[in-house]
Amino acid sequence: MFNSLVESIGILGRAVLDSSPEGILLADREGNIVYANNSYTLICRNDGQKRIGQNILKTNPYGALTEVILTGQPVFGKKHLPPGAQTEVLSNAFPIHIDNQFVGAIVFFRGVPEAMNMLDKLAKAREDIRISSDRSNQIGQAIYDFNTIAGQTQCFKEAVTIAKRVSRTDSTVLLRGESGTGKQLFAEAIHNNSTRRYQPFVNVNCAAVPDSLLESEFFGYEKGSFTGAGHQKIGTFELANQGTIFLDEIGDMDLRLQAKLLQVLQSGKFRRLGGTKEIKVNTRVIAATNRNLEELITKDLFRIDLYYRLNVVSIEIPPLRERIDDIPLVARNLLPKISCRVGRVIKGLENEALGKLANHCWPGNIRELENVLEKAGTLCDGEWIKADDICLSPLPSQKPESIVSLEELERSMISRALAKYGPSLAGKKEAAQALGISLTTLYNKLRKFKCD
Ligand SMILES: Nc1ncnc2c1ncn2[C@@H]1O[C@H](COP(=O)(O)OP(=O)(O)OP(=O)(O)O)[C@@H](O)[C@H]1O
Repeated sequence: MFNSLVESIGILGRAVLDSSPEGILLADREGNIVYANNSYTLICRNDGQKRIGQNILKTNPYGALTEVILTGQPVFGKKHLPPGAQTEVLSNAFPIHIDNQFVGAIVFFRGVPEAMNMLDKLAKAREDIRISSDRSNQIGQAIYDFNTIAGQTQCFKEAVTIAKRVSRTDSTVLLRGESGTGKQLFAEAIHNNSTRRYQPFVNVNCAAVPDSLLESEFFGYEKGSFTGAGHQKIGTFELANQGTIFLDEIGDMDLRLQAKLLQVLQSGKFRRLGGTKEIKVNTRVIAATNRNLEELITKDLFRIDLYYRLNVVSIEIPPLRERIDDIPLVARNLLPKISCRVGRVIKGLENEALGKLANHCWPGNIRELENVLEKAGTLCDGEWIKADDICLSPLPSQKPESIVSLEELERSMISRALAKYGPSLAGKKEAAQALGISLTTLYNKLRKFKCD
Protein backbone atom coordinates (compact mmCIF):
# COMPACT_ATOMS: atom_id res chain seq x y z
CA MET A 1 0.00 0.00 0.00
CA PHE A 2 2.87 2.34 1.02
CA ASN A 3 4.69 2.04 -2.31
CA SER A 4 1.61 1.94 -4.52
CA LEU A 5 0.26 5.20 -3.00
CA VAL A 6 3.64 6.94 -3.44
CA GLU A 7 3.73 5.77 -7.06
CA SER A 8 0.16 6.95 -7.64
CA ILE A 9 1.16 10.55 -6.86
CA GLY A 10 3.45 10.60 -9.90
CA ILE A 11 5.88 13.36 -10.90
CA LEU A 12 3.20 15.91 -11.77
CA GLY A 13 1.27 15.26 -8.55
CA ARG A 14 4.41 15.86 -6.50
CA ALA A 15 5.18 19.05 -8.38
CA VAL A 16 1.65 20.33 -7.70
CA LEU A 17 1.71 19.42 -4.01
CA ASP A 18 5.22 20.87 -3.60
CA SER A 19 4.11 24.22 -5.02
CA SER A 20 1.27 24.62 -2.48
CA PRO A 21 1.65 27.34 0.17
CA GLU A 22 -0.27 25.05 2.53
CA GLY A 23 1.50 22.31 4.43
CA ILE A 24 0.50 18.86 3.11
CA LEU A 25 0.95 15.37 4.55
CA LEU A 26 -0.25 12.19 2.89
CA ALA A 27 -0.66 8.89 4.74
CA ASP A 28 -1.73 5.44 3.56
CA ARG A 29 -4.73 3.74 5.10
CA GLU A 30 -2.58 2.27 7.93
CA GLY A 31 -1.41 5.76 8.80
CA ASN A 32 2.11 5.51 7.38
CA ILE A 33 3.25 8.92 6.15
CA VAL A 34 4.17 8.65 2.46
CA TYR A 35 4.64 12.28 1.53
CA ALA A 36 5.29 15.70 3.12
CA ASN A 37 5.65 18.83 0.99
CA ASN A 38 8.08 21.72 1.34
CA SER A 39 5.57 23.96 3.08
CA TYR A 40 5.19 21.30 5.80
CA THR A 41 8.83 21.86 6.71
CA LEU A 42 8.50 25.66 6.57
CA ILE A 43 5.29 25.89 8.63
CA CYS A 44 6.16 23.25 11.28
CA ARG A 45 9.89 24.05 11.26
CA ASN A 46 10.35 20.30 11.29
CA ASP A 47 12.03 18.39 8.43
CA GLY A 48 9.22 16.73 6.45
CA GLN A 49 11.49 14.14 4.87
CA LYS A 50 12.28 12.75 8.31
CA ARG A 51 8.60 12.05 8.86
CA ILE A 52 8.25 9.78 5.86
CA GLY A 53 7.72 6.21 7.04
CA GLN A 54 6.56 7.29 10.51
CA ASN A 55 3.07 6.25 11.52
CA ILE A 56 0.73 9.16 12.14
CA LEU A 57 -1.47 7.17 14.55
CA LYS A 58 1.52 6.94 16.88
CA THR A 59 3.28 10.24 16.28
CA ASN A 60 0.17 12.48 16.20
CA PRO A 61 -2.80 10.50 17.61
CA TYR A 62 -5.03 13.61 17.97
CA GLY A 63 -4.31 15.26 14.61
CA ALA A 64 -6.78 15.73 11.73
CA LEU A 65 -5.02 13.14 9.55
CA THR A 66 -5.32 10.47 12.27
CA GLU A 67 -9.01 11.27 12.68
CA VAL A 68 -9.63 10.73 8.96
CA ILE A 69 -7.66 7.45 8.95
CA LEU A 70 -9.73 6.21 11.91
CA THR A 71 -13.16 7.42 10.78
CA GLY A 72 -12.91 7.66 6.99
CA GLN A 73 -14.68 11.06 7.30
CA PRO A 74 -13.34 14.52 6.33
CA VAL A 75 -12.29 16.94 9.07
CA PHE A 76 -12.55 20.72 8.71
CA GLY A 77 -10.87 23.55 10.64
CA LYS A 78 -9.08 21.50 13.28
CA LYS A 79 -6.68 23.56 15.41
CA HIS A 80 -3.78 21.55 16.73
CA LEU A 81 -0.06 21.59 17.66
CA PRO A 82 1.65 18.83 15.62
CA PRO A 83 4.51 16.94 17.37
CA GLY A 84 7.86 18.65 16.97
CA ALA A 85 6.21 21.73 15.46
CA GLN A 86 6.68 25.18 16.98
CA THR A 87 3.36 26.63 15.95
CA GLU A 88 -0.26 25.57 16.04
CA VAL A 89 -1.87 24.74 12.72
CA LEU A 90 -5.40 24.91 11.32
CA SER A 91 -6.10 21.77 9.24
CA ASN A 92 -8.58 20.34 6.77
CA ALA A 93 -8.14 16.62 6.08
CA PHE A 94 -9.86 14.30 3.59
CA PRO A 95 -10.01 10.56 2.87
CA ILE A 96 -8.62 9.39 -0.49
CA HIS A 97 -10.48 6.73 -2.47
CA ILE A 98 -9.19 4.92 -5.56
CA ASP A 99 -11.63 2.59 -7.34
CA ASN A 100 -14.02 2.98 -4.40
CA GLN A 101 -11.33 1.70 -2.04
CA PHE A 102 -10.20 3.79 0.94
CA VAL A 103 -6.46 4.03 0.32
CA GLY A 104 -5.33 6.78 2.67
CA ALA A 105 -5.81 10.41 3.71
CA ILE A 106 -4.38 13.85 3.02
CA VAL A 107 -4.17 16.89 5.31
CA PHE A 108 -3.78 20.55 4.28
CA PHE A 109 -2.86 23.09 6.94
CA ARG A 110 -1.68 26.61 7.61
CA GLY A 111 0.02 28.06 10.64
CA VAL A 112 -2.62 29.61 12.94
CA PRO A 113 -1.25 33.19 12.75
CA GLU A 114 -1.33 32.99 8.96
CA ALA A 115 -4.81 31.42 8.95
CA MET A 116 -6.04 34.10 11.37
CA ASN A 117 -4.62 36.74 9.11
CA MET A 118 -6.59 35.26 6.22
CA LEU A 119 -9.75 35.12 8.34
CA ASP A 120 -9.22 38.80 9.19
CA LYS A 121 -8.90 39.59 5.49
CA LEU A 122 -12.07 37.62 4.82
CA ALA A 123 -13.94 39.48 7.58
CA LYS A 124 -12.69 42.78 6.15
CA ALA A 125 -13.83 41.79 2.65
CA ARG A 126 -17.26 40.82 4.04
CA GLU A 127 -17.50 44.19 5.82
CA ASP A 128 -16.52 46.02 2.60
CA ILE A 129 -19.26 44.15 0.72
CA ARG A 130 -21.81 45.02 3.45
CA ILE A 131 -20.83 48.70 3.41
CA SER A 132 -21.03 48.96 -0.36
CA SER A 133 -24.40 47.21 -0.45
CA ASP A 134 -25.58 49.57 2.35
CA ARG A 135 -24.37 52.47 0.21
CA SER A 136 -26.09 51.34 -2.94
CA ASN A 137 -29.33 50.87 -0.99
CA GLN A 138 -29.14 54.39 0.45
CA ILE A 139 -27.86 56.34 -2.52
CA GLY A 140 -30.90 57.32 -4.49
CA GLN A 141 -30.96 58.15 -8.12
CA ALA A 142 -31.51 61.63 -9.42
CA ILE A 143 -33.66 60.95 -12.47
CA TYR A 144 -35.09 64.31 -13.40
CA ASP A 145 -33.38 67.12 -15.25
CA PHE A 146 -34.62 70.52 -16.38
CA ASN A 147 -35.93 69.08 -19.66
CA THR A 148 -38.41 66.89 -17.80
CA ILE A 149 -39.79 69.65 -15.56
CA ALA A 150 -42.92 70.92 -17.29
CA GLY A 151 -44.12 74.50 -16.92
CA GLN A 152 -44.44 77.60 -19.10
CA THR A 153 -46.08 80.14 -16.79
CA GLN A 154 -44.00 83.15 -15.88
CA CYS A 155 -43.74 82.42 -12.13
CA PHE A 156 -42.67 78.84 -12.80
CA LYS A 157 -40.14 79.78 -15.47
CA GLU A 158 -38.57 82.24 -13.00
CA ALA A 159 -38.09 79.42 -10.48
CA VAL A 160 -36.51 77.23 -13.18
CA THR A 161 -34.18 80.05 -14.28
CA ILE A 162 -32.84 80.53 -10.73
CA ALA A 163 -32.49 76.76 -10.29
CA LYS A 164 -30.50 76.44 -13.52
CA ARG A 165 -28.23 79.29 -12.51
CA VAL A 166 -27.57 77.92 -9.05
CA SER A 167 -26.95 74.41 -10.38
CA ARG A 168 -23.65 75.60 -11.82
CA THR A 169 -22.43 76.63 -8.35
CA ASP A 170 -21.90 74.80 -5.08
CA SER A 171 -24.23 77.09 -3.11
CA THR A 172 -26.65 75.70 -0.57
CA VAL A 173 -30.20 75.88 -1.89
CA LEU A 174 -33.49 76.08 -0.03
CA LEU A 175 -36.48 74.90 -2.04
CA ARG A 176 -39.79 76.18 -0.75
CA GLY A 177 -43.28 75.31 -1.82
CA GLU A 178 -46.41 73.46 -0.82
CA SER A 179 -46.45 69.71 -0.70
CA GLY A 180 -46.46 68.11 -4.17
CA THR A 181 -45.22 71.17 -6.08
CA GLY A 182 -42.08 69.38 -7.30
CA LYS A 183 -39.36 70.29 -4.78
CA GLN A 184 -37.72 66.87 -5.08
CA LEU A 185 -37.81 67.19 -8.86
CA PHE A 186 -36.01 70.53 -8.67
CA ALA A 187 -33.40 69.09 -6.30
CA GLU A 188 -32.69 66.23 -8.73
CA ALA A 189 -32.55 68.58 -11.71
CA ILE A 190 -30.10 70.92 -9.90
CA HIS A 191 -27.85 67.94 -9.06
CA ASN A 192 -28.04 66.55 -12.60
CA ASN A 193 -27.18 69.93 -14.10
CA SER A 194 -24.17 70.40 -11.80
CA THR A 195 -20.59 69.19 -12.04
CA ARG A 196 -21.50 66.68 -9.31
CA ARG A 197 -23.92 64.78 -11.56
CA TYR A 198 -21.79 61.61 -11.68
CA GLN A 199 -21.45 61.62 -7.89
CA PRO A 200 -24.07 60.38 -5.39
CA PHE A 201 -27.43 62.08 -4.83
CA VAL A 202 -28.58 61.10 -1.34
CA ASN A 203 -32.11 61.86 -0.24
CA VAL A 204 -33.06 62.12 3.45
CA ASN A 205 -36.62 62.81 4.46
CA CYS A 206 -36.13 64.47 7.85
CA ALA A 207 -39.82 63.96 8.76
CA ALA A 208 -39.81 60.24 7.94
CA VAL A 209 -36.86 59.26 10.18
CA PRO A 210 -37.55 59.34 13.94
CA ASP A 211 -35.57 62.09 15.72
CA SER A 212 -33.70 59.49 17.76
CA LEU A 213 -32.35 57.83 14.59
CA LEU A 214 -31.74 60.89 12.44
CA GLU A 215 -28.34 61.65 13.96
CA SER A 216 -26.98 58.18 13.18
CA GLU A 217 -28.65 58.34 9.77
CA PHE A 218 -26.76 61.58 9.04
CA PHE A 219 -23.39 60.88 10.57
CA GLY A 220 -23.20 57.07 10.87
CA TYR A 221 -21.74 55.20 13.81
CA GLU A 222 -18.84 53.01 14.82
CA LYS A 223 -19.26 49.36 15.71
CA GLY A 224 -20.17 48.95 19.39
CA SER A 225 -20.96 52.67 19.87
CA PHE A 226 -24.36 51.71 21.35
CA THR A 227 -26.30 48.54 22.09
CA GLY A 228 -27.23 46.99 18.79
CA ALA A 229 -24.47 48.72 16.78
CA GLY A 230 -23.11 45.37 15.57
CA HIS A 231 -21.20 46.90 12.70
CA GLN A 232 -20.01 50.24 11.43
CA LYS A 233 -22.53 52.38 9.52
CA ILE A 234 -21.66 55.11 7.06
CA GLY A 235 -23.96 58.12 7.41
CA THR A 236 -25.72 59.92 4.59
CA PHE A 237 -23.37 62.95 4.75
CA GLU A 238 -20.42 60.67 4.09
CA LEU A 239 -22.30 58.70 1.43
CA ALA A 240 -23.02 61.96 -0.37
CA ASN A 241 -19.37 63.05 -0.30
CA GLN A 242 -18.47 64.82 -3.59
CA GLY A 243 -22.18 64.69 -4.46
CA THR A 244 -25.40 66.22 -3.15
CA ILE A 245 -27.46 65.57 -0.05
CA PHE A 246 -31.14 66.47 -0.33
CA LEU A 247 -32.64 67.26 3.08
CA ASP A 248 -36.35 67.06 2.47
CA GLU A 249 -38.83 68.41 5.08
CA ILE A 250 -36.03 70.29 6.87
CA GLY A 251 -38.64 72.25 8.87
CA ASP A 252 -39.51 69.04 10.72
CA MET A 253 -35.99 68.50 12.06
CA ASP A 254 -35.60 68.46 15.82
CA LEU A 255 -33.75 71.45 17.37
CA ARG A 256 -30.84 69.46 18.81
CA LEU A 257 -30.04 68.02 15.41
CA GLN A 258 -30.43 71.41 13.79
CA ALA A 259 -27.49 72.55 15.94
CA LYS A 260 -25.37 69.58 14.79
CA LEU A 261 -26.33 70.13 11.18
CA LEU A 262 -25.33 73.78 11.40
CA GLN A 263 -21.95 72.78 12.81
CA VAL A 264 -21.35 70.38 9.90
CA LEU A 265 -22.45 72.95 7.34
CA GLN A 266 -20.00 75.45 8.83
CA SER A 267 -16.99 73.16 9.22
CA GLY A 268 -17.63 70.43 6.64
CA LYS A 269 -16.46 68.02 9.37
CA PHE A 270 -18.13 65.60 11.77
CA ARG A 271 -17.50 62.45 13.77
CA ARG A 272 -19.41 59.21 13.47
CA LEU A 273 -21.33 58.34 16.67
CA GLY A 274 -18.84 56.67 19.02
CA GLY A 275 -15.99 57.67 16.68
CA THR A 276 -12.88 59.69 17.44
CA LYS A 277 -11.73 60.45 13.91
CA GLU A 278 -12.93 63.68 12.28
CA ILE A 279 -14.35 63.07 8.84
CA LYS A 280 -14.18 65.83 6.28
CA VAL A 281 -16.72 65.86 3.50
CA ASN A 282 -17.40 67.93 0.44
CA THR A 283 -21.15 67.57 0.17
CA ARG A 284 -23.51 70.04 -1.48
CA VAL A 285 -26.70 70.63 0.48
CA ILE A 286 -30.12 71.18 -1.02
CA ALA A 287 -32.88 71.50 1.57
CA ALA A 288 -36.63 71.66 1.06
CA THR A 289 -39.63 72.52 3.14
CA ASN A 290 -43.35 73.14 2.83
CA ARG A 291 -43.40 74.83 6.26
CA ASN A 292 -43.21 78.51 7.00
CA LEU A 293 -39.69 78.63 8.46
CA GLU A 294 -40.00 82.29 9.52
CA GLU A 295 -43.06 81.38 11.60
CA LEU A 296 -41.23 78.37 13.06
CA ILE A 297 -38.37 80.70 14.06
CA THR A 298 -40.75 82.98 15.94
CA LYS A 299 -42.05 79.91 17.79
CA ASP A 300 -38.48 78.80 18.60
CA LEU A 301 -38.94 75.66 16.54
CA PHE A 302 -36.29 76.49 13.96
CA ARG A 303 -32.82 77.97 14.51
CA ILE A 304 -32.32 81.33 12.91
CA ASP A 305 -28.60 80.69 12.28
CA LEU A 306 -29.41 77.46 10.43
CA TYR A 307 -32.07 79.33 8.48
CA TYR A 308 -29.49 81.86 7.25
CA ARG A 309 -27.03 79.11 6.45
CA LEU A 310 -29.57 77.19 4.34
CA ASN A 311 -31.23 80.19 2.81
CA VAL A 312 -28.23 81.18 0.66
CA VAL A 313 -30.34 80.77 -2.46
CA SER A 314 -34.05 80.29 -1.92
CA ILE A 315 -36.32 79.08 -4.70
CA GLU A 316 -40.09 79.35 -4.29
CA ILE A 317 -41.95 76.78 -6.38
CA PRO A 318 -45.43 78.12 -7.09
CA PRO A 319 -48.49 76.03 -6.27
CA LEU A 320 -50.41 74.56 -9.19
CA ARG A 321 -53.43 76.87 -8.61
CA GLU A 322 -51.14 79.81 -9.46
CA ARG A 323 -50.16 78.21 -12.75
CA ILE A 324 -53.43 76.75 -13.97
CA ASP A 325 -52.32 77.48 -17.56
CA ASP A 326 -49.61 74.84 -17.10
CA ILE A 327 -52.11 72.06 -16.44
CA PRO A 328 -52.44 70.80 -20.06
CA LEU A 329 -48.64 70.67 -20.41
CA VAL A 330 -48.02 69.05 -17.04
CA ALA A 331 -50.84 66.54 -17.62
CA ARG A 332 -49.39 65.64 -21.04
CA ASN A 333 -45.99 65.15 -19.39
CA LEU A 334 -47.50 62.85 -16.80
CA LEU A 335 -49.34 60.62 -19.31
CA PRO A 336 -46.45 58.23 -20.15
CA LYS A 337 -46.02 57.59 -16.40
CA ILE A 338 -49.78 57.10 -15.98
CA SER A 339 -49.94 54.79 -19.02
CA CYS A 340 -47.26 52.58 -17.44
CA ARG A 341 -49.14 52.51 -14.15
CA VAL A 342 -52.51 51.60 -15.67
CA GLY A 343 -50.98 49.20 -18.17
CA ARG A 344 -52.29 50.75 -21.42
CA VAL A 345 -51.65 53.81 -23.56
CA ILE A 346 -53.51 56.97 -22.60
CA LYS A 347 -53.08 59.43 -25.45
CA GLY A 348 -54.51 62.56 -23.89
CA LEU A 349 -57.42 64.44 -22.34
CA GLU A 350 -60.49 65.75 -24.07
CA ASN A 351 -60.95 69.53 -23.87
CA GLU A 352 -63.86 69.22 -21.46
CA ALA A 353 -61.69 67.13 -19.16
CA LEU A 354 -58.96 69.77 -19.26
CA GLY A 355 -61.56 72.42 -18.43
CA LYS A 356 -62.62 70.43 -15.38
CA LEU A 357 -59.00 70.24 -14.20
CA ALA A 358 -58.61 74.01 -14.67
CA ASN A 359 -61.52 74.66 -12.30
CA HIS A 360 -60.00 72.82 -9.37
CA CYS A 361 -57.75 74.52 -6.81
CA TRP A 362 -55.26 71.63 -6.31
CA PRO A 363 -54.31 71.72 -2.62
CA GLY A 364 -52.14 68.63 -3.23
CA ASN A 365 -50.56 70.24 -6.32
CA ILE A 366 -48.95 68.05 -8.98
CA ARG A 367 -49.00 64.97 -6.77
CA GLU A 368 -52.79 65.36 -6.55
CA LEU A 369 -53.00 65.90 -10.33
CA GLU A 370 -50.96 62.73 -10.86
CA ASN A 371 -53.34 60.73 -8.63
CA VAL A 372 -56.44 62.18 -10.31
CA LEU A 373 -55.06 61.28 -13.75
CA GLU A 374 -54.13 57.79 -12.63
CA LYS A 375 -57.69 57.21 -11.39
CA ALA A 376 -59.09 58.68 -14.62
CA GLY A 377 -56.74 56.49 -16.71
CA THR A 378 -57.98 53.43 -14.86
CA LEU A 379 -61.65 54.39 -15.32
CA CYS A 380 -61.62 55.57 -18.95
CA ASP A 381 -62.62 53.04 -21.57
CA GLY A 382 -60.65 54.44 -24.50
CA GLU A 383 -57.33 56.11 -25.12
CA TRP A 384 -58.62 59.59 -24.22
CA ILE A 385 -59.64 60.78 -20.76
CA LYS A 386 -63.14 62.33 -20.70
CA ALA A 387 -64.56 64.80 -18.18
CA ASP A 388 -66.67 62.03 -16.62
CA ASP A 389 -63.55 59.97 -15.89
CA ILE A 390 -62.18 62.73 -13.67
CA CYS A 391 -63.10 62.54 -9.97
CA LEU A 392 -62.05 65.54 -7.94
CA SER A 393 -62.40 65.89 -4.20
CA PRO A 394 -65.10 68.53 -3.70
CA LEU A 395 -63.61 71.87 -2.78
CA PRO A 396 -65.44 75.09 -2.08
CA SER A 397 -63.09 77.13 -4.24
CA GLN A 398 -64.12 75.22 -7.36
CA LYS A 399 -67.00 77.57 -7.92
CA PRO A 400 -67.06 80.52 -5.53
CA GLU A 401 -70.84 80.81 -5.69
CA SER A 402 -71.58 77.12 -5.13
CA ILE A 403 -72.87 75.91 -1.78
CA VAL A 404 -71.28 72.82 -0.29
CA SER A 405 -72.23 70.89 2.84
CA LEU A 406 -70.52 71.79 6.11
CA GLU A 407 -69.00 68.33 6.20
CA GLU A 408 -67.45 68.84 2.76
CA LEU A 409 -66.19 72.23 3.85
CA GLU A 410 -64.63 70.71 6.96
CA ARG A 411 -62.99 67.92 4.99
CA SER A 412 -61.62 70.36 2.46
CA MET A 413 -60.21 72.74 5.12
CA ILE A 414 -58.51 69.84 6.88
CA SER A 415 -56.93 68.60 3.69
CA ARG A 416 -55.76 72.14 2.85
CA ALA A 417 -54.28 72.59 6.31
CA LEU A 418 -52.42 69.28 6.01
CA ALA A 419 -51.19 70.19 2.53
CA LYS A 420 -49.89 73.47 3.97
CA TYR A 421 -48.29 72.21 7.17
CA GLY A 422 -47.39 68.66 6.14
CA PRO A 423 -48.49 65.24 7.39
CA SER A 424 -45.87 64.88 10.17
CA LEU A 425 -46.82 65.16 13.83
CA ALA A 426 -45.45 68.70 14.02
CA GLY A 427 -47.39 69.56 10.84
CA LYS A 428 -50.60 68.13 12.29
CA LYS A 429 -50.09 70.16 15.48
CA GLU A 430 -49.80 73.32 13.42
CA ALA A 431 -52.75 72.34 11.23
CA ALA A 432 -54.87 71.79 14.34
CA GLN A 433 -53.81 75.18 15.71
CA ALA A 434 -54.62 76.92 12.41
CA LEU A 435 -58.03 75.20 12.27
CA GLY A 436 -58.72 76.19 15.87
CA ILE A 437 -59.24 72.59 17.07
CA SER A 438 -57.27 70.28 19.36
CA LEU A 439 -54.89 67.66 17.96
CA THR A 440 -57.21 64.93 19.28
CA THR A 441 -60.18 66.47 17.44
CA LEU A 442 -58.08 66.64 14.29
CA TYR A 443 -57.19 62.94 14.60
CA ASN A 444 -60.88 62.08 15.19
CA LYS A 445 -61.91 64.00 12.09
CA LEU A 446 -59.13 62.39 10.02
CA ARG A 447 -60.42 59.00 11.13
CA LYS A 448 -63.99 60.00 10.31
CA PHE A 449 -63.01 61.17 6.83
CA LYS A 450 -60.59 58.25 6.49
CA CYS A 451 -57.87 60.58 5.26
CA ASP A 452 -55.17 59.99 7.85
N1 LIG B 1 -43.21 70.03 -13.31
C1 LIG B 1 -43.54 68.75 -13.17
N2 LIG B 1 -43.76 68.00 -14.27
C2 LIG B 1 -44.13 66.71 -14.14
N3 LIG B 1 -44.29 66.07 -12.97
C3 LIG B 1 -44.07 66.76 -11.85
C4 LIG B 1 -43.68 68.13 -11.88
N4 LIG B 1 -43.53 68.57 -10.63
C5 LIG B 1 -43.82 67.51 -9.83
N5 LIG B 1 -44.12 66.43 -10.55
C6 LIG B 1 -44.52 65.12 -10.01
O1 LIG B 1 -45.34 65.37 -8.86
C7 LIG B 1 -45.04 64.50 -7.79
C8 LIG B 1 -44.65 65.31 -6.56
O2 LIG B 1 -43.41 65.95 -6.80
P1 LIG B 1 -42.30 66.08 -5.64
O3 LIG B 1 -42.20 64.82 -4.84
O4 LIG B 1 -41.06 66.59 -6.27
O5 LIG B 1 -43.02 67.21 -4.75
P2 LIG B 1 -42.52 67.83 -3.36
O6 LIG B 1 -42.76 69.28 -3.46
O7 LIG B 1 -41.12 67.38 -3.08
O8 LIG B 1 -43.55 67.17 -2.35
P3 LIG B 1 -43.39 67.00 -0.73
O9 LIG B 1 -43.27 68.36 -0.15
O10 LIG B 1 -44.68 66.35 -0.34
O11 LIG B 1 -42.19 66.14 -0.51
C9 LIG B 1 -43.92 63.59 -8.27
O12 LIG B 1 -44.47 62.36 -8.66
C10 LIG B 1 -43.33 64.33 -9.43
O13 LIG B 1 -42.84 63.42 -10.38
